[in-house]
Amino acid sequence: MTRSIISLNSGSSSIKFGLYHLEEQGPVHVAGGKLEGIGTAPRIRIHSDTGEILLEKSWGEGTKDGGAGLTHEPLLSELYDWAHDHLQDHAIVAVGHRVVHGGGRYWAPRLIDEALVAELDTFSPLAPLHQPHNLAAIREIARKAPHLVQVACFDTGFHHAMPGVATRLPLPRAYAARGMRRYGFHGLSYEYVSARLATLDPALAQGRVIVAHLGNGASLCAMRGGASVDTTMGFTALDGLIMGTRTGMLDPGAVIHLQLQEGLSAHEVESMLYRRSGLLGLSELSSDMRSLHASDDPRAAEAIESFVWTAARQMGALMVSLEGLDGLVFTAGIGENDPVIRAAICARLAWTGLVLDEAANAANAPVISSPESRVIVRVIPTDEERQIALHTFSLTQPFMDAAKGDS
Ligand SMILES: Nc1ncnc2c1ncn2[C@@H]1O[C@H](COP(=O)(O)OP(=O)(O)O)[C@@H](O)[C@H]1O
Ligand SMILES: CC(=O)OP(=O)(O)O
Ligand SMILES: [Mg+2]
Repeated sequence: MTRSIISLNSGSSSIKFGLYHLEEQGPVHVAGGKLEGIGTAPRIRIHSDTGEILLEKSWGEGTKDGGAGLTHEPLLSELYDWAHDHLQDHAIVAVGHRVVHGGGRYWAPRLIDEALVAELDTFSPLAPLHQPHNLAAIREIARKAPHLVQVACFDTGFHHAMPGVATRLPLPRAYAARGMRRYGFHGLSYEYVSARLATLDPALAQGRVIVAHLGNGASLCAMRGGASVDTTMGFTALDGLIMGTRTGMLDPGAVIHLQLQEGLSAHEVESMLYRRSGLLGLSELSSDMRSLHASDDPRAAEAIESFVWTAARQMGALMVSLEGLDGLVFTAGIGENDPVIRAAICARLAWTGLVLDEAANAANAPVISSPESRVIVRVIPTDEERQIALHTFSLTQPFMDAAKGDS
């Protein structure tokens, strides 16, 4: 019997997932998809490795709330049941999870037990859009299938070895001992892209590279020799670039002003900075880049202008951390699919000698810089689910070998 694992990447309103068979050489992708619209109008789409649609379903049609009342747990439960039925004689042996915050203690992937979940829950205030949902998924799988091995893969892990200077927050020193430092996120995505770059262009991977993960959440990672030396997210995933609903870097004086002068409570400020700012706050229309492109409202244009300006400006900062730039890699929803945003960012970097190949950019080609460009620009689709599967595979392999010996 072939063994299988599930990778889960749970976000605030979506769960991305992958199903893998475990072969001798590692995990082989067999199906994947996305459960979206949790809290509004949930829908799921699962496709096989060959692109065949295996399941397409939406919930709540004909109900009063249109499925808005369905939380992560019942939806995940249905997803698990579907995977269980679909795999038939392929036993699910493990579930790997993206856990956004590992705090100061956890960076390497780890087997999950109740004590770990309880400890990881203490980091929930540091990642309110993600951590509670990551842990809810772990608890739901433990409830449904207590025999399964579960593995936590930390989004902070890839940045663990950043130089000390990139981790310090200029607060009174005592707070560092209480865990207040820069951690960085999107680590599973960066780890995957770093490995892909090493395969696609080993010489460039050895050099000074900025990877731009531009999705709903967005950040940059400065890599030297494939390792993270600086990143734009910090103590929380609120820092850095302008995002779908998050501010990114913000004058801390604005936070104080909102509380002391505007009379907002700390919780109201938290909710505003995480959920009602960024592209959504600036445009007052949408957090989704595709919708902003489709709009002729000047506020949409301004939100896009700010997104581009902020991203290019922070690339400038990471070039200082890298002492130059050999390559720029775009990834995630916007990075992989949006030639307009890539071109606008690259135009602001023309002074570096970066020259874009317009046709290659328009086609989302793997290399989008011209041959004469001093900076090589690439598009590399990320795959956080696969990175989770790889970690889950290596952590659970010893159990499976032992089980094989028993049978
Ligand atoms: N084909 C596309 N063209 C332009 N933008 C896109 C495209 N596909 C996705 N996006 C944008 O990518 C963002 C979502 O990115 P994604 O990486 O899926 O986010 P997350 O994983 O954080 O939910 C949205 O702003 C969306 O508009
Ligand atoms: C850490 C983070 O911001 O993740 P996402 O892009 O999935 O929201
Ligand atoms: Mg994401």
